[in-house]
Amino acid sequence: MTTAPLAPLDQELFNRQADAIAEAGKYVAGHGWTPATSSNFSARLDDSRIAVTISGRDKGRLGREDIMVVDYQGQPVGSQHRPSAETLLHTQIYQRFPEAQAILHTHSRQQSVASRFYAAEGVVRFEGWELQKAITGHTTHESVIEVPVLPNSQYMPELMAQVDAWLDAGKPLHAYLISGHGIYTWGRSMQETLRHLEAFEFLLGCELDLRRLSP
Ligand SMILES: CSCCC(=O)C(=O)COP(=O)(O)O
Ligand SMILES: [Zn+2]
Repeated sequence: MTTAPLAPLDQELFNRQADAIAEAGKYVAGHGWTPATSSNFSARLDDSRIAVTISGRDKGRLGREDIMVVDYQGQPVGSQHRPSAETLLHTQIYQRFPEAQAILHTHSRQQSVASRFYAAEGVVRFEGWELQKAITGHTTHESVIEVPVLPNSQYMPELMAQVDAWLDAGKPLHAYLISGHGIYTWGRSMQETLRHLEAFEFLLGCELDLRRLSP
């Protein structure tokens, strides 16, 4: 079987997306959400490729040279580098959410603690918080936003199967937590993705504080 060659990469588009990834990385690392080279970020390039962070790089000090191109099977395109160990989670999100243009995965302390705390329930349920309106499609604090908590695995297809199961059950999905690990969220632009990430970080803090303060 022969595969059709990919159209030439738009280098200016890559540069723009890589710069947006690097800028977002600096911002989220500045909040302490990417300790010890953790986290990974990506942006859609076209219908056959995405830009994703190279594995193991310091996500707060990214430049264009720390970002590479992969296809939707997670295979490097024009690079000898190793893409993020979690690249397949990114390509899955782009395939399941055609509107998604950028993805941020971070490992804040709060995300990590909340993911363990809610692991048994398998979900964090947000209701009654005004900041829920920062999540696209939510216009009232009265809506309910459910963020699933997936058991961690080093085997990406196992995590992907859990995401597929949630979506195939027809449940809305804006983000998911991986237990003891971190959060994935996405948006129609890097700006929207950052807003979602900040909102979920804030909402997780509120839920944890409520639990701490409740008798
Ligand atoms: C040091 S964190 C462990 C790996 C991880 O969860 C992560 O987010 C970073 O992995 P990458 O391969 O994308 O650098
Ligand atoms: Zn991770």
